[in-house]
Amino acid sequence: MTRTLRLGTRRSKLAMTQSGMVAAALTAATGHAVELVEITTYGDTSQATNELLSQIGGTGVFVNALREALLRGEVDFVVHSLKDLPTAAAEGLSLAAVPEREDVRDVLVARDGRKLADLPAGARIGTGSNRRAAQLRIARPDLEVVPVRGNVDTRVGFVESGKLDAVVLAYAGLNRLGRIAEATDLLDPADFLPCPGQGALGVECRADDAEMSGLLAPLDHAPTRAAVVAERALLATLEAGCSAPVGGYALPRHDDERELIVTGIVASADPNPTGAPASVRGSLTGPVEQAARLGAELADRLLAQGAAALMTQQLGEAQ
Ligand SMILES: NCc1[nH]cc(CCC(=O)O)c1CC(=O)O
Repeated sequence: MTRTLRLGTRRSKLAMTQSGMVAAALTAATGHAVELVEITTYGDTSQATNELLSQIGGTGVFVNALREALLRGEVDFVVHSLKDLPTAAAEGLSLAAVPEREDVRDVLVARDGRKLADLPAGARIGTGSNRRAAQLRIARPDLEVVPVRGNVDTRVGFVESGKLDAVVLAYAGLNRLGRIAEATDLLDPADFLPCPGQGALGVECRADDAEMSGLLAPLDHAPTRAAVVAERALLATLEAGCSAPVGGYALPRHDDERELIVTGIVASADPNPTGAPASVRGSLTGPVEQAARLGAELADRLLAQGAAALMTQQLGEAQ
């Protein structure tokens, strides 16, 4: 008898799609049936759609309800968007698999098929992310960045209704919802750095559930895990949370996959900079098996270039 595995998931369309993808992969790899168990989180039930995510405690709210259900034994495993997962280790839980990553890029969905470079001056561009807002202001200080909140469909809806001229979203989310054809510009990750972990999923189970860890192991994709380990080490060493204006991504060198290239940016989160916000960025290459050290070392370099002062300024602005 093969055991039916219970996968705890948020009810949102994106979470259900991501959970469904992992469930199908797990059934294909192991032959076990997977049952989806819906778990409601405060973030899902909050009616104040214009309340900024940062004001309700960041993305941790989405993660905690899933983790609590897992620790209580109500479900056997959960799937997170890795970029929403705090970098601190979770007591009693294990990141059992990091499946192969989707495209890491951010994309623009704009009226009239516009690209970022050809939006007219003063165009209203929506994002709820400090990282995206800072990089938009660096690329186009003449645009008006408008804070927005809501799921992918809601945010694309602001462009369809004419409320905004454009929004910035993750390629991964838009693609998983079957709407990637609506993207009008794919932002080069070398100029516009994605969020650490963007496009990747993290599959967690209880640390003492050896059977579940073993079943999830074949879903792990080593190059993706190495990249996100580096990106998350960057974030952790900067002591930056999910709402900090920090971008980072790592990828294997295309001519030598034993080497990882890690790139990071830290910007000031001044909500009303005159012109582009101040920022520091850097890049580091090293052996893939030292992913965590590379991310941490890049963070130290950025701190030495003034990242700490930028982030203090950010905290000062947020209080
Ligand atoms: N911020 C919320 C969120 N968390 C994960 C995704 C999409 C999937 C991913 O980036 O891995 C999104 C939507 C977005 O940022 O546009």
